Amino acid sequence: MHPEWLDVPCAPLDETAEGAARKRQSQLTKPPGSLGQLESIAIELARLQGSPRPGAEKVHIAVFAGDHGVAAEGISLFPQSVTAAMVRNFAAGGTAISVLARELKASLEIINLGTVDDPGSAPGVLDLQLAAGTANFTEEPAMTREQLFRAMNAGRHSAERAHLEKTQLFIGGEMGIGNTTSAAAIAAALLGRSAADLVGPGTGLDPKGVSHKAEVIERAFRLHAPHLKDPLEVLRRLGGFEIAGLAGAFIACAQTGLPVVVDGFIATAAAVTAEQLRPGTVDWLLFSHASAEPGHAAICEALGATPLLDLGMRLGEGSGAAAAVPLIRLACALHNEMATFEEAGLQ
Ligand SMILES: Cc1cc2ncn([C@H]3O[C@H](COP(=O)(O)O)[C@@H](O)[C@H]3O)c2cc1C
Ligand SMILES: O=C(O)c1cccnc1
Repeated sequence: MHPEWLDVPCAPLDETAEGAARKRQSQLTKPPGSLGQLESIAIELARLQGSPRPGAEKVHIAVFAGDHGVAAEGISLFPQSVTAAMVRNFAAGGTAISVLARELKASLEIINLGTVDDPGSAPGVLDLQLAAGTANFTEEPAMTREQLFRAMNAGRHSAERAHLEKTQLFIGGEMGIGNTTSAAAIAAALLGRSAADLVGPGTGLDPKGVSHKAEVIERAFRLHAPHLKDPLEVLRRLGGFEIAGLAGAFIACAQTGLPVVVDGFIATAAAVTAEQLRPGTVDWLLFSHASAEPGHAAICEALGATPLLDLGMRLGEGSGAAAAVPLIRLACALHNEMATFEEAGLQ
């Protein structure tokens, strides 16, 4: 049994718009290929937006928050109470993603799916509080099926609202102390890797802390082993509410035809989940940056994803994806506004 909306196919890719954009790039007053990836970004967006003149002015950022019961295993440097405190900080406009959203003139929505302290609703915060965080997945499944479906639906609805508002790019961010452990566990289970391959310091664990994190995940794998063939069960047993929200949002973006810029380690783990639940989703995803979290490279490779930037970032919240938006906007401006050889009389 799985939610019926997962069966909706991804929107078609517009190869006519892609062809027209590729042709236009060859006519602009520059040696062919000289703008490198700035050319391919514009062509890719033309294919996704179904327009030979793509744009990235209207950006929506949805940040999903949730706490993790696995934090009880001592896998983060920070206490769980930081998640709710950060939700208040998002609402007050003081987080990194708040600043980036303002700079980009992007809309920012915070969706709190369940934290140990409930910060309640505030302007700009959608308070869904499915539970006071997930259960400790070394002892039991992180979520019930109902919680999983509600978290995924929250993501789906966010993407659908953004689509109706004619958003050109969707960014999904996350906040949840302990979520690099959940993300590494999900990605390892879905990609058939060992926990040790994908774990890293997260907020700043030392090497001993990182080995402990891998042991915690391996212990969870032993408990859940018979159920890890099904991606929905992987997400339910090892996931976080915010990772389920991201996966639901990415799938709905692909289904409605809204391009996504995927952030770092946690968002990329959600992207692997989304792709396994609704194959074809990955065609709708651009990857913003190489996270400093060491396991990110292997997950990107498995998805065939080449991140645009490498700035040593390891924050989350959607911050890396937001940092890539100015570059994407420049790619579109060059594509749309440069003169052709014919227009410039340069035959
Ligand atoms: C103040 C603060 C702000 C953050 N914003 C994002 N994260 C990031 O760090 C957390 C994951 O790391 P770990 O698995 O080690 O707990 C997530 O909340 C992620 O979004 C933050 C972490 C902190 C402490
Ligand atoms: O790349 C990320 O998304 C990330 C890495 C470490 C901690 N939080 C987020």
